[in-house]
Amino acid sequence: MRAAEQSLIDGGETVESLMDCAGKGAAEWVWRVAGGRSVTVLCGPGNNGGDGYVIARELLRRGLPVSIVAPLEPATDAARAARAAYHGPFAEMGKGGVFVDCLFGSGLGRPLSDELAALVCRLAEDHATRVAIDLPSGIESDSGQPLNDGLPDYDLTISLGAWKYAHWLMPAMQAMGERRLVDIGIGRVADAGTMIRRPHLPTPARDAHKYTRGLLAIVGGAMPGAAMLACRAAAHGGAGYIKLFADHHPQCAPDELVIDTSPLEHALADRRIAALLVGPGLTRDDAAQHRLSAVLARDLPTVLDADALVLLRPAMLAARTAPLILTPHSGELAQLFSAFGIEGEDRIGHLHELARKSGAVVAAKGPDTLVAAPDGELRIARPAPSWLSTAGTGDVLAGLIASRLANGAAPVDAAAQAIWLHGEAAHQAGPVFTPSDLVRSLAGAYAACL
Ligand SMILES: NC(=O)C1=CN([C@@H]2O[C@H](COP(=O)(O)OP(=O)(O)OC[C@H]3O[C@@H](n4cnc5c(N)ncnc54)[C@H](OP(=O)(O)O)[C@@H]3O)[C@@H](O)[C@H]2O)[C@@H](O)CC1
Ligand SMILES: Nc1ncnc2c1ncn2[C@@H]1O[C@H](COP(=O)(O)OP(=O)(O)O)[C@@H](O)[C@H]1O
Repeated sequence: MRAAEQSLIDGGETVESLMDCAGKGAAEWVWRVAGGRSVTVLCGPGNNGGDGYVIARELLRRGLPVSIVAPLEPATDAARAARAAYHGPFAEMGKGGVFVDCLFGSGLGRPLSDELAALVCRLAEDHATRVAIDLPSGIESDSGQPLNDGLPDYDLTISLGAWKYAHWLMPAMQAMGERRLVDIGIGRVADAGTMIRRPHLPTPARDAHKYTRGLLAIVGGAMPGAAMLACRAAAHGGAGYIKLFADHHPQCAPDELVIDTSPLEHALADRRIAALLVGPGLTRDDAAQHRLSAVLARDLPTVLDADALVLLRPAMLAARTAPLILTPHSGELAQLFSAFGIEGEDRIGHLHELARKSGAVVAAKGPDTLVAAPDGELRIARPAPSWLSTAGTGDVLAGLIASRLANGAAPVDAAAQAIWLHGEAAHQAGPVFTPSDLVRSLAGAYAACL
């Protein structure tokens, strides 16, 4: 972000002109939210505070009742200039319509003092609507961790120039309310993550047949229901042919599902298999370990989910060359970090390390889903409905990712496309859905991508 701002500055922009642009863009949002009510702007010492002076000046110009609370003097040239250009009222405290928090943004370096934290809380309490500029004060920009306890929630957070990781990471994002981005001319920031957007998915070619669209083999285990969910989801993910490799014919299997109960090594020898999925319903006994090893030895594009992630050890990947995707939830991710000798608190850094050490794309699931690739690429999902927090929805996602992989998508794209479809299906399913309802919504989600 700093580098991107610097390249604009090198290209003739000044910090002041960027601040002016950012502040005016943010003021437009505050103006809409205020709807004529009074606004109190809390300004800190850095450029986040500078944005606050620009916002206050712009709102004053538009005729809103505005006052500024400034517990600290401006400490940057741009913030000093912005303050000098503001000719409105200051106050010790404020009460009323909208609280605009410009105390600290991305430059926050340590926890707020007790006095500053109390001031932010008091102002938040005494206003009907709370808006954070760039980041709520007290939130660490890269990790999304609050540096103080008890900080307020906001109705709206206006990011300036580019999204910061904190805007899409828990726990920060749940305190931000709606999030909006103000463009100040910063293009793509090198080495930063990209947001997962609605993908454009292919319609089968005129001369397509089931094998050209990809044969996906899903290797089941002792608990057939989970693999069955993955199979049903995969059938809506683009692959042309879904087969279940199981020890016996499960009673709950749909008519259209082809089930191969021959010995696993024999079933896996089929040269037409485009991708494999193992994990849902695998369990963790010796038979499960054997099935996982057999799948990995086949060295085909593979998705590992659920118990396969718990059983995975680095040595099992030594001879592999084919693409691999791991889909851990937070508990499985912790086990993978431990198995791959990765320690500490830096979630994004550790995801990158896991992707590099395993050579796999890692789709780390949860309320803030991230996809890390071995080459350092990072994709960030927009929050999906929290109704997904129900047993079995991960099996649906695993089936979808494997289906996209079998259909020919690159591993990182397969994960991102499936995550988008999964979230969209959850939106379309409405509240209180079961994993089966989610599967039924997948056709509608896919249709939105054609
Ligand atoms: N760069 C650009 O071109 C543009 C940037 N923009 C805006 O700038 C923001 C980043 O600005 P920034 O780097 O000045 O950081 P900011 O968040 O205002 O705070 C830093 C100041 O606070 C201080 N400080 C830190 N923690 C503290 C604490 N706990 N308690 C007390 N003090 C503390 C720290 O002092 P120090 O740590 O040196 O003591 C320093 O004085 C960004 O979020 C966006 O809003 C936009 O205008 C677009 C153009
Ligand atoms: N609070 C939440 N908000 C949004 N999505 C969630 C939330 N909790 C879980 N999910 C999603 O639901 C799925 C759950 O997967 P997982 O934990 O593996 O479930 P299971 O193993 O029971 O199928 C993941 O795709 C995850 O991203």
